[in-house]
Amino acid sequence: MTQPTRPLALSLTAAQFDSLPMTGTRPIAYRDLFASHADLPQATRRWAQAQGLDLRALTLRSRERGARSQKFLFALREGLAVESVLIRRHDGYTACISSQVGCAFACRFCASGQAGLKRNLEAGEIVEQVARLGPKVNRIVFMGIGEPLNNYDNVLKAIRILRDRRGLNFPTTGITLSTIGIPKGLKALREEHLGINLTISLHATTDESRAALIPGSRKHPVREVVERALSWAERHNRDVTFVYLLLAGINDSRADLERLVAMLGGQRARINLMRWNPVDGIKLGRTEDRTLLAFRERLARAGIPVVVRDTQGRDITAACGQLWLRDLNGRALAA
Ligand SMILES: C[S@@+](CC[C@H](N)C(=O)[O-])C[C@H]1O[C@@H](n2cnc3c(N)ncnc32)[C@H](O)[C@@H]1O
Ligand code: SF4
Repeated sequence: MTQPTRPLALSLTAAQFDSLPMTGTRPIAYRDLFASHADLPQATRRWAQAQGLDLRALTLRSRERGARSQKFLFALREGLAVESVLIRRHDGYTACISSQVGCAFACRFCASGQAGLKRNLEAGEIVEQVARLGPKVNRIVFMGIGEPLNNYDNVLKAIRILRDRRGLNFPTTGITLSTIGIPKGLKALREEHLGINLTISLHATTDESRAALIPGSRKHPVREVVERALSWAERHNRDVTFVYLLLAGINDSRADLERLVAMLGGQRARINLMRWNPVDGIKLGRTEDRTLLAFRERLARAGIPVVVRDTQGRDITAACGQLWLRDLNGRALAA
């Protein structure tokens, strides 16, 4: 699948915007690009036309409303569609956004990687998801479709655009990047001055069980992933969150628990324990409540901050890991 070629206005940094020639069109402000609606004022459209830029890359195909979340299906310019989710909290709204068109990591438990990776999302396509979910969004989580560190440059550019004071002016402390932890990407991220939160999807304590659950990460030893994440935490003086998805009979044994304690005890680490959200066509079992509680109690006793995280959106299959790459009719794509 080929990448659309017409450049996107929302991929421009403020400096790139400033350096465009404005002759012949009415000047517009950088922030004018970030309105939440698809249809922008005529002056902005004329400006984009003169610049040879696309103002919008996403077309809203459907919007499904659940108890506390809404799922948006956005068509891309070349014919596929990605999903984004808006989640209501007591103090605002979280945008759960996609970073790639599909995912190469093929995690056994996740819908988003079932069709493989088609292409990276451009910075502007990432920024547009946030803009289109509306002005009430005050948190962003990279927990939709795709592996953000596998699209490093576009994701980092999008974060810079999102936080630019002259545009959306998004507070970086409200941005969470969730990753399976590609060591090279973590090394680079350590050197960025961004103020974002980092979440590592760990899910296993041995290389064998992690490779079975996350085939795309078999070249990344668990120890290296954890060390790189802790090094990021130390450098940025903040905790890193490790997500552990408990899967019955796969990673929820006493030995797994003790390895987890040994790995993360006494470090700048927190643990979010998660239950599996069912995905069509995938046969896995949710762990029993008493196992989940045993994990929580043991980790807490070891002094590791731990919470059981229950994701929103299961009523409309919009919870973590339930988002599919789709065609324009909304049909889920699988390999
Ligand atoms: C869909 S991923 C996207 C971000 C990134 N690729 C990652 O894996 O962290 C966001 C989170 O959903 C989790 N997840 C994936 N499938 C899930 C499922 N079926 N149930 C619960 N969580 C799931 C992932 O492990 C990860 O923590
Ligand atoms: S959990 Fe993350 S890395 Fe794994 S397939 Fe899903 S989106 Fe990709």
